[in-house]
Amino acid sequence: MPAAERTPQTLYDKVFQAHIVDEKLDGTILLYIDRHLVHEVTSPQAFEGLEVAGRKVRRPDCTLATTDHNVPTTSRKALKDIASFIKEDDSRTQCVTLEENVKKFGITYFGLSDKRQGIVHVIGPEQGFTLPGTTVVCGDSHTSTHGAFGALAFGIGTSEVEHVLATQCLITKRSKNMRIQVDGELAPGVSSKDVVLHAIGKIGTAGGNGAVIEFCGSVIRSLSIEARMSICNMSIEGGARAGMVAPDEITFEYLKGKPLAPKYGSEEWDRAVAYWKSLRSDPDAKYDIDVFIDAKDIIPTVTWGTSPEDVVPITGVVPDPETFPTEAKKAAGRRMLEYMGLVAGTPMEDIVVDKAFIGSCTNSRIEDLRAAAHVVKGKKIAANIKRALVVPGSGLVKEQAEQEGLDKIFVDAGFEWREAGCSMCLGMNPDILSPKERCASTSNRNFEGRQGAQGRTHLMSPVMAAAAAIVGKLADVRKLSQYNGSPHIEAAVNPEPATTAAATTSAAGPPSEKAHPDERIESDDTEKEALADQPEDSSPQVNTNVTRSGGASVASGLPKFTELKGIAAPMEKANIDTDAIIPKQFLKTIKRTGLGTALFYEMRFLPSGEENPDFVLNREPYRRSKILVCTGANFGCGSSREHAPWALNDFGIKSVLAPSFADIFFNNSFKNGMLPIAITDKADLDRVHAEAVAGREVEIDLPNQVVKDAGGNVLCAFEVEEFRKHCLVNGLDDIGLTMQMEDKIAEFEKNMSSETPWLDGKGYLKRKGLGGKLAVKAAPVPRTNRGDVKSEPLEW
Ligand SMILES: CC(C)[C@H](C(=O)O)[C@@H](O)C(=O)O
Ligand code: SF4
Repeated sequence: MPAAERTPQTLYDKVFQAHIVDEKLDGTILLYIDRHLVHEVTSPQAFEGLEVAGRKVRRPDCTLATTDHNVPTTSRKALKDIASFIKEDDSRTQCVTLEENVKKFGITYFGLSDKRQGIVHVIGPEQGFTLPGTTVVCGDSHTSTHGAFGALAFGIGTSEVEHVLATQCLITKRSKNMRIQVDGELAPGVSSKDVVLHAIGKIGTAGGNGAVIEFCGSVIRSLSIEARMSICNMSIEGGARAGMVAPDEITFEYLKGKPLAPKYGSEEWDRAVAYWKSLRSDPDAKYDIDVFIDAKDIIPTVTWGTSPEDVVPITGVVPDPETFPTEAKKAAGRRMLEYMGLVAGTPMEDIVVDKAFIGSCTNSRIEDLRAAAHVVKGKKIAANIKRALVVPGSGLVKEQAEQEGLDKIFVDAGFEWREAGCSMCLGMNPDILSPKERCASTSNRNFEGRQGAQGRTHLMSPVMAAAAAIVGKLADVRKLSQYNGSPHIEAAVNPEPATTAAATTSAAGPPSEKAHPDERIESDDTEKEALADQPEDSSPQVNTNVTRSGGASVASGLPKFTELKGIAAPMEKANIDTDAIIPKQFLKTIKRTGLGTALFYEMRFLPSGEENPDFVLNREPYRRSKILVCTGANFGCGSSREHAPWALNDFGIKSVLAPSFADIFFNNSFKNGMLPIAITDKADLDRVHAEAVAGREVEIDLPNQVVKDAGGNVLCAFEVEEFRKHCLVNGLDDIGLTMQMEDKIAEFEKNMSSETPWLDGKGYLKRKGLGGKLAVKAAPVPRTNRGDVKSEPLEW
């Protein structure tokens, strides 16, 4: 088609289009996935599913695993192996299970003994695994982080993890295009975290539902890649599936010398950059939603409530719920103030904090630590601060920070300097808040109980968390004496400019070890030697015929869903997040079953462990509910944990009706043979809600797409996508369906290898053809890759 006739495309359209393996008439798309990150929490059930079905991992060379959520962040000096290092039983089981799975399935893995270990969303970019124009997925909602490179990166549930492991594809639909343009110049003390908190405050936590957000404008262009990652990271808190920034010179500069990026200076690098440069929205591309933000309106921002949209400038006061527009919002606001232990009208700067946490996939990269250290330097944390933690995002970030002396600055000020992991962001490891403790946190979620049961979280930027630790209260970093930094600008607080290059190349060891970044990529021989002690074919002991022959797989497996009749439980809350549906302590299971007792745990049970008699599911007849009718929007927001639908299902609830759903929860439900129904018409939903309140049965008739009352009268009709309905009604397992598309997938891969050869695994992920069969020689654990780097191998 001549260029003039081509429909203008957005960045998202371009990346999405380039990955379509197959498209059905109803718009259902089989999308190819270039990069799959795996961690211990959302993968055990996926690997189990593969094993049971006799399937193997299609592209181990495009899959990278690490352990991050459960790991202790205490010193690893005495580490022998993960099994003896992790004291908590369930956490240990989950981590050990991942280690067994990576061995069984031949996946490259950065374990605790490897300094490349860290939070998935830190290590992917750091290794050059994340590249512009790629599709990146992980069983984790903050996969959106990787969109900072111009990748289409989004979180998926465990069933989808299994789908990608088996087929390297996902079944999906096109998202809406949303643009957030931030123009102007950020004032000193204002960072990328403030930009994204401000944006979420403006659009709300459901503002991006069904959309992919492109962040653009002069502010975004001026930001470093790390700052862009912080912004894309929190797209999910704005309800979007993904956030993206068009790749530019800043992106290419960051990628130079990264172990898994095309080799800088090579023909492949030039080819890749030429392609990456085409990844920008056409000037006349159309967006479904457009948002403009003027940088001068952004000042250091903090949250006051229990949803990331509850933001105020640090100069503001705790809002008064009585001024909120609707009764539901007023009620939610009152509950939040009570939970947070706050009084309306209190100046934010008067709020005393107990703990400070600098870490998480939002803000644990080297620039974050540099910016926070700049604030802390030469000062001491306030006497009322019980603990202040700095948790680097990866072993390499930690190493880099230590080379720059940042650890000493923090420790001298009274901070704890920890090992890499998710840590107090969600407290699946021992780093948690005690009940009612208040934390200044650089993480991304302030949900009830997020950092510990009854803990109180205020989200903010690294410099603001550092300032809070020093002052002992929420504080305006701009008021601290000596503070003159502009932490959002990459090198501004960097003690010596040359360390930017060191940071870029730190994946291979300390600066003294590497003369030129490119040298490290010529590591094939060393790597071969390092791999020599690995078995020739580390693929799992499964019946490979099932997966490779195409069509041999079984496309059925879920219980069929046609009609569902039963008690419907009423709920009236908006933004019910998956942390509330099932808190983190129950994510440590390696099974899909038995989670019903944990459903809505914090609401259902009192701190004493007794049932809360006021909670709907503890009352008759709702103990027997099969349906949930929620009048508040954005049900299932937040984390991608498929444990949320598993818990509902196990309790007996097979269908949730709400005005709208968060995308990942919506998908996850279908994958478990459940039916989430979005009812946008208020009067329709109110009719169903009234039946629920009356304790009468409701019937969902999927074939006819209607909801009826107990007498068979139609209460409302509903929409459901054709393909999803087909799968539910027939109980189809979509992995089996996708495997029947083997020829198309293989054809797509052939083209990909010739058009974008840099996407085939390289370095320690290298893909090798052995007798026409895929075999990846990847060394799982445990090879000590820490400590004395001179005598120990840096690459497998
Ligand atoms: C454990 C994982 C499913 C979860 C997520 O998807 O976000 C976690 O990373 C979180 O931040 O809550
Ligand atoms: S949000 Fe927190 S728990 Fe989730 S991946 Fe990021 S650091 Fe880990």
